[in-house]
Amino acid sequence: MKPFCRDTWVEVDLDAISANVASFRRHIPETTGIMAVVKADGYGHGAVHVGQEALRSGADSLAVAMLDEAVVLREAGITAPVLVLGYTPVDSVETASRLGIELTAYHADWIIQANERIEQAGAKPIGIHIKTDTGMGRLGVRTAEELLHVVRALEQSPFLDWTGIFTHFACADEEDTTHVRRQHQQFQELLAALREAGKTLPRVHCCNTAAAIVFPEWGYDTIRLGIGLYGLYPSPFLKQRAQVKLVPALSLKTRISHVKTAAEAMTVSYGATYTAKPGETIATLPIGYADGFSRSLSNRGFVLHEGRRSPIVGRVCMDQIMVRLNGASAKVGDEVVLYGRLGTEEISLDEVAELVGTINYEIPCMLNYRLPRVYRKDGKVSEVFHPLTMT
Ligand SMILES: Cc1ncc(COP(=O)(O)O)cc1O
Repeated sequence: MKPFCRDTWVEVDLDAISANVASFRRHIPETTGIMAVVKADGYGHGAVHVGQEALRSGADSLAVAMLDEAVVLREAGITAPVLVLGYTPVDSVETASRLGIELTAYHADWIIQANERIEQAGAKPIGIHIKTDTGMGRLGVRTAEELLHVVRALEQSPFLDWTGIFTHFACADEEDTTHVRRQHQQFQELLAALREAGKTLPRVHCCNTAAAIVFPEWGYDTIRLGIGLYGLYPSPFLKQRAQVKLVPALSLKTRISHVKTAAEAMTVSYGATYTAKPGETIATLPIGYADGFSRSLSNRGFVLHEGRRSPIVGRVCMDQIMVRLNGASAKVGDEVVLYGRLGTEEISLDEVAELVGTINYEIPCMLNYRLPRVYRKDGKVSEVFHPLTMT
């Protein structure tokens, strides 16, 4: 039986994931580990499949945004260390204890309450990474005094183990390195304050993809590799520098569901915003904004058919789009590439992000449960996972 009934799918090249891990492995110090960031369901690529491939390829831990995402990894049989990067409500700490998930903390009160809950539950201790805010302005302690207060709370919490300390950079992907250097300096000062107070540092980490590319010497115990794992550069500026070779892992493909040639002028889609001229070939494709294919690509985006770029014409609908094909040989069932390569042509996530007015991170994260994922390994299909029908 066909694993999915609509011929529109995400294709994830696990060989690219593996190659991207290897590229960073060569770029960072030997003593620095790789924490693969698979939050947001692997930036839309599938957290379990990407996490497993990253671990097979040299990553030694995984990171997610929330505890629920970590539960999915454990339920899939992943036993590697998993860190929750975001805030976890204290009433969820037993789950982290049961599954051996590390959490992020930056409040002494939270630490005291978490310790009490784990003790009351008779559960096993959990690892805690302290988050420092050196200039991201999001989560974390900001001063040495706050940091030492949190450390002391941890030291008085027998059911919590201090296993890490980290910070997150706000501008590491920019050409001007003033802000990122200031953040790193602040992070170093916080680490120095801990040493001066006689503390033994746990795992230290600060680099996201951008900082790992530009400042591999700041790798410390591990980098937190997100967008680069998926073969995308954090910014157009870093893509130009290309110090690390990356291979995009994601493609989005579909098949033509209808083809017609305009006998006379013919309007296309809602709002009749496009009028096909006589003789133009218009194809309908089964994908729309309800799949996470942005409506702002209406009359702006392109697709690849028979190795040629064809424009999206008319408004993107909830479930379908129309394109003007440049080859009259088009027929129902022909494969069309919406994101990715075909021959020498490519529609990159960077291009789509530019058209949509966002960053490349958001484009794959928008792709949702309606799209099955076809995983390829060693050049052939290794598995199909359909979020809509498979739990
Ligand atoms: C705390 C934290 N750490 C790391 C990442 C990964 O960033 P990139 O995708 O830019 O590598 C995200 C994040 O929120």
